[in-house]
Amino acid sequence: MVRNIVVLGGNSHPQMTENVCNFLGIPACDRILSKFSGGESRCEIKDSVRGKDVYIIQSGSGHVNDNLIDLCIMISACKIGSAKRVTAVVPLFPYSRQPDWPYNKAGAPLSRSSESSSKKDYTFESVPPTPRPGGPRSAGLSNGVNGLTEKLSKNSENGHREVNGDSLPKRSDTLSSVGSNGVYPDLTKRSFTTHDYENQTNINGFRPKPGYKQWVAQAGTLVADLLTCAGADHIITMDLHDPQYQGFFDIPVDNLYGKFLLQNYIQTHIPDYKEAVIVSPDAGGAKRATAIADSLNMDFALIHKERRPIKFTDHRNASMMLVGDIANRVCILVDDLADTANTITRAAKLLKREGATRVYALITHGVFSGDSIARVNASAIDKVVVTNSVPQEEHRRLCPKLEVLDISPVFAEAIRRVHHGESISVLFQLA
Ligand SMILES: O=P(O)(O)OC[C@H]1O[C@H](OP(=O)(O)OP(=O)(O)O)[C@H](O)[C@@H]1O
Repeated sequence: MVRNIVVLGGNSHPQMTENVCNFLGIPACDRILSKFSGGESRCEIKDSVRGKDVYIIQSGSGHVNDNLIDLCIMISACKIGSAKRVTAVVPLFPYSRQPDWPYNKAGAPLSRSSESSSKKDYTFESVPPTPRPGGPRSAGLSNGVNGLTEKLSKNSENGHREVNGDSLPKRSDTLSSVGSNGVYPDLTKRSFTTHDYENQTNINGFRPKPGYKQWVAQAGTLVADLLTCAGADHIITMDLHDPQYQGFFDIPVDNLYGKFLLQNYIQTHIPDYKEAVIVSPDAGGAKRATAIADSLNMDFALIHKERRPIKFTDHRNASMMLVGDIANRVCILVDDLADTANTITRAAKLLKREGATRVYALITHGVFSGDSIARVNASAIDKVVVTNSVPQEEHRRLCPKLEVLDISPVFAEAIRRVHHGESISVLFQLA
């Protein structure tokens, strides 16, 4: 039994809270975590947390946004209750796929525009124009904001209004500008958002250039700030989609690896695993997959997944290309996340077409949203192995191909070590 430690569970993963408490030999903290009739969260910590080392377990699954707010409120409640230290234990970290620079992946601003400045106009000091009227002016591009406002003014109500950059709506003033008929209202009079560029149909005759980036919220940064502001002193998570996301926090973040559990599964459950090929279903996961291939001295292949979305959320519009020889071999797809399961099911189809005899998919976070379980059931994948970083009971009931690895012991041990001030680097070497 570990003393002076409190484990408080959110509503996202009760089974994980129970397992961790069992490993540590302590009861879960008594609390009320419910909703008022208006939908707001209600949190009361019933046990004393004064001077205690508190670990709050909440995963980024289910009602992700509700669970995130609940986590912030629980952290805050513990701080107000004079907890000595509060650690958020978040097996699947919400919004960790969205820490990017606030543009989408469609190319550099104006980079593919036929009408953009010729290369000779670019200098090292050039600043890309912000894609909105009234925004900061381009320092080095002649066709920046000024060019845009000119176009907008030409297209506004027969040019009746003069466009003055200062009088145009600011981004912060705007919410939505697309009418129900899909036609954009007068940009010089009404609100305007950069999402207007996403639809790219017609803004009063103005058609934004292809490659012109859209403004995407820095949700990952915001979430990191929210947790820190709420009072979190430390974060423990697993397999962040972008490990660099740790740098968004100014508190310690321990990013545990699911790799060792997956590796162990390969060694103990896949016959003649040395003859199999580890496959990364996209370039983004290559480092993760090669780490396993290198550790187990296995061959490696890569699927290059190129997403050329028509819309930002269009996942289906992607082409895939295999690099490596997998004919007549068992293939083991390794990835951090299966959400819609499009990536792994399409990869499995490609692998089978190229001659794979059997396809495993080993995934850390099995989110399986929407109809993804049905997609996996109907796919060429023979077995899917996920951890229980998010609840898997329902998925397992619906998917006979699914096998679940329990990561509660890893988190329990991490909590014990952090509490006692011991190194947790040993957890990065477990096999
Ligand atoms: O089940 P799905 O809905 O297909 O999503 C899963 C994929 O999405 C993530 O990568 P992402 O496409 O964000 O690209 P990246 O690895 O290049 O960041 C993740 O690493 C998976 O490969």
